[in-house]
Amino acid sequence: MPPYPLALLTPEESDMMDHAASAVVPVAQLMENAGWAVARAIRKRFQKCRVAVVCGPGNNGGDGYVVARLLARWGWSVRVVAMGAPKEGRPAFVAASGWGGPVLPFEKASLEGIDLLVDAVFGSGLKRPVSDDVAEMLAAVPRRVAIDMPSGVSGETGEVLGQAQGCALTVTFVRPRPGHFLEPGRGLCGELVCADIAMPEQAWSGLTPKISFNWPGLWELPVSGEGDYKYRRGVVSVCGGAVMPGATRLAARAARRTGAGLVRIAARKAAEAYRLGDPGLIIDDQPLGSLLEDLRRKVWICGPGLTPEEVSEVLPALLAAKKTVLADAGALAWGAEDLSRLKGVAAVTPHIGEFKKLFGPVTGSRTEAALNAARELNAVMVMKGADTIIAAPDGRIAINAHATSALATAGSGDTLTGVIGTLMAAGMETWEACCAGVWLHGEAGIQAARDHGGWPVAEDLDLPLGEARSVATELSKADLSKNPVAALL
Ligand SMILES: NC(=O)C1=CN([C@@H]2O[C@H](COP(=O)(O)OP(=O)(O)OC[C@H]3O[C@@H](n4cnc5c(N)ncnc54)[C@H](O)[C@@H]3O)[C@@H](O)[C@H]2O)[C@H](O)CC1
Ligand SMILES: [K+]
Repeated sequence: MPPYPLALLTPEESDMMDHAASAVVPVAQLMENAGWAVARAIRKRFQKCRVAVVCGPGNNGGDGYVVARLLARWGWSVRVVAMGAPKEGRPAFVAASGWGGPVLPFEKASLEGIDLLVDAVFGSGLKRPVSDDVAEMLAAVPRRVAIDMPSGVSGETGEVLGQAQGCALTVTFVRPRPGHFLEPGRGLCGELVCADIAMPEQAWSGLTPKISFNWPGLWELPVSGEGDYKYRRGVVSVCGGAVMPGATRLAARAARRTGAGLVRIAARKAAEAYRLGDPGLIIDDQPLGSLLEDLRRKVWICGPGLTPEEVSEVLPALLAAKKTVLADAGALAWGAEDLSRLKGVAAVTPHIGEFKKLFGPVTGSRTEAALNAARELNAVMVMKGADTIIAAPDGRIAINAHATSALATAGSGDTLTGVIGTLMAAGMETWEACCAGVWLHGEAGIQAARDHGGWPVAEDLDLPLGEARSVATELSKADLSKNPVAALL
């Protein structure tokens, strides 16, 4: 079984692996394997054409020399454009020595007549912003393939350091990097391939990858059995307000479609606004205090459809009663005035705007910002976006790429809270419930987009949730040893 099939390796972790591997296999051999994988990926996708492999000074450049040698062997017209010669004694020196073809100086004239540029300038060793001359060189040929990372994209954060040019294809090795899935990096990679380079098993020892790819198998959904009854499936309570009942109802509908045994809206004085809604929903009009006594009502969603003032009337009571609270929307707005108001919630689901209001500006790594915030609040952080990050105070981080831009519609977040709340009520551990909820929401969005010409509205998103759940259950049965993240791309 390859270890950590769903790991995303930071450049630092990847370097540690190479270092550990070098006790068993020379890095030059791994480089040879990496070059083979890239050359094969190119041969599979592009017609034979004139190729320039632009090689940097480090191992990324070393991979490039191997690619040049192989493509030339297969009859392609290839030249290397070198940013500097690899130092003697380094693995890249070995690779460069194997290249007997033309090496042209690092200037734009060297790229004349080129159809395809292989970007082997910087990979995981990128340390500082890419200078203008490098960026201009890479931009000179519109069709590009990146080795490991498009030069300029941080493998750790997906940020652009200085400048970066988007590629049609990026071939990485062993496991992808977080930067392959975090924007803007994700958008710059084009098609992503993760190749097996026969990394020896020993290279994994002493390594505990920090970040995972969010996919079934990272978590498992509770299975429903014959002995199921509604209280075992779980009760989800949603706080309802008078101003925006639609958002509350969307959360409640999503909870029911995800498989909650029972969904109740604690509407207090606003009960009339909900009574004509879905008949399967139970509307409570009693004061909150009496509802909190029911021990079966453990999980509460607080925020969708509530004004900060309405939140202030209910959240302190939920926390005082030690309920498991998922806080979103209005609850985050109320918490932004004083973060301590949210202390005691189990999970929060801010988009980046709400996140900044709660925790201040985000500079640098968003995974780190999410983790620090999770620790500060002692709650699971779901930092929502095209690339949602889920961080737990104990250090677990997942990045979700299973989503669609069709989810960028009002009410989509309310649906997400209903999904997550249901999985929490079914007994899943909080971080796993959040990861699974984000994935199911993404899958439902993909299905809803398919069913509605690419433009679903929030009311369409809950419909495919049951099917999404079945898809996740099926996928989690896959043998990940044969199907690590590399094979999922
Ligand atoms: N296990 C694997 O995945 C393997 C990957 N391989 C390839 O090795 C590179 C990483 O190689 P490394 O030498 O560590 O780093 P780079 O080649 O990316 O660059 C280092 C080099 O560049 C200098 N530098 C960094 N940033 C800048 C900058 N902005 N401007 C100028 N110079 C810069 C830095 O000082 C170094 O001199 C990985 O990406 C894979 O492609 C292995 O081949 C096999 C195992
Ligand atoms: K590169």
